[in-house]
Amino acid sequence: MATVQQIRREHRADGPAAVLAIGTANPESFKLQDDYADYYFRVTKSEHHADLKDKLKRICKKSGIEKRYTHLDEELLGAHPDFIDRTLPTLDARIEMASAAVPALAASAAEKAIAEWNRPASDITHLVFSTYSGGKAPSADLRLASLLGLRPTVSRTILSLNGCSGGGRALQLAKELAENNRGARVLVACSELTLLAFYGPLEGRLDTIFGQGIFGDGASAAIVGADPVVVGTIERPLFEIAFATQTTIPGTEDAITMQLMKGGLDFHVSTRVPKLLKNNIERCLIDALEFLGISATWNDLFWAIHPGGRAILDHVEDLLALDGGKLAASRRVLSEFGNMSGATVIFVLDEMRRRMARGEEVAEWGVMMAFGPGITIETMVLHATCHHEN
Ligand SMILES: CCCCCCCCCCCCCCCCCC(=O)SCCNC(=O)CCNC(=O)[C@H](O)C(C)(C)COP(=O)(O)OP(=O)(O)OC[C@H]1O[C@@H](n2cnc3c(N)ncnc32)[C@H](O)[C@@H]1OP(=O)(O)O
Repeated sequence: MATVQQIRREHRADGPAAVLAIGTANPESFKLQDDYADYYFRVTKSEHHADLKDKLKRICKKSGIEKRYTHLDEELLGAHPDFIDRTLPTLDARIEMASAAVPALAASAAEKAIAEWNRPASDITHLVFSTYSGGKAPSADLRLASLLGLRPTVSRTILSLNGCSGGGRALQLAKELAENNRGARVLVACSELTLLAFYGPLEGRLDTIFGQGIFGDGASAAIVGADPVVVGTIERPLFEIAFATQTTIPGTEDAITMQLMKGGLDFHVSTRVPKLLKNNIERCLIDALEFLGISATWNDLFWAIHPGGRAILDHVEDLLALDGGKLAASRRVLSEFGNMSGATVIFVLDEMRRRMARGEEVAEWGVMMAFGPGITIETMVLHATCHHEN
């Protein structure tokens, strides 16, 4: 009879988890950043707040963003005029809207990932879903499983209100699941819609103006698994996940907060966030590379940093003395989509693999980082499989 140790070894994967496919999706409606302040103050009937409009214009100008997508377009907003007033009890209606739209957008992203993966959706064994745009059970993960036709035994986990670190956390969980369950194929899905937190401006609530300047809607999906099926090149790994860790910066619980209120999602992002990250990420990076025994300068690596805001990317670039262009994938995603919270970092991986395919980025090893409430820093060391010896 086999021992418990033998059974355990038998049921664990041999190799490291890898990202096997990626898909992304956005709502149809988008707004150009140059026009956004005019749009926002018009649809929220707030033109009288001229000072706040000027502030939003300043933020938009400095955001590094050109375009953002939104599910809550003018037509939908016209059908829900009460959303504009954050003091009204609109949470029920927002959650109702999100409970359909969040999994639907996730499904669009996941379908693309599954098509690229080359295997049927029914081969997915686990689902990790991250969103801040929910408030219902059964939640968006179950709806997504049903939209995709996943098997009834698929093992689901939902991560809520992880904010911008949600994508990093979901990928890290996927790595653990894939490496500890031989043959597991984990679908990671992140779907974030700002409709929960869209309301008109209020004097003294500058978070709202800031949020209106940088956040946008999007969904991303990745399939993660170990020991890829290479016969007939069915599965083509993109990035092996060599190391993953989470760090919380002590004493920063109040720096990024989110809370469901009767009028929607209330949030706060301190102006100190870029500086706090700058002061704390290098330790995470050194620890990660030391653990793997990789000796490299920061410029020897490729970088997939969550573009939480232009200032965050500037601070990281400055701290690590990165060559211009090292954060190009993050800057492009920020420019094209804005900060889509937890979904963003998989968009950056998607952009990075495209750059690699075009020969624009040649580093073998790289780092993915995402930041969220806590303040939480998710760090992953990735190995680009285009550098495999065979
Ligand atoms: C298309 C549809 C879109 C719909 C949108 C709907 C919105 C809904 C929002 C959804 C909420 C989702 C919640 C998710 C929360 C979790 C987020 C995270 O986890 S982690 C998120 C991590 N992301 C970050 O931490 C963002 C990092 N920050 C940045 O990237 C930059 O600071 C910047 C781009 C915002 C401004 O560029 P920079 O070079 O700094 O330029 P300056 O120094 O000249 O400042 C210009 C003005 O901006 C002001 N201001 C600045 N910050 C804040 C703030 N936090 N707070 C308030 N105000 C702020 C500053 O005071 C100044 O005002 P003024 O003196 O002109 O009057």
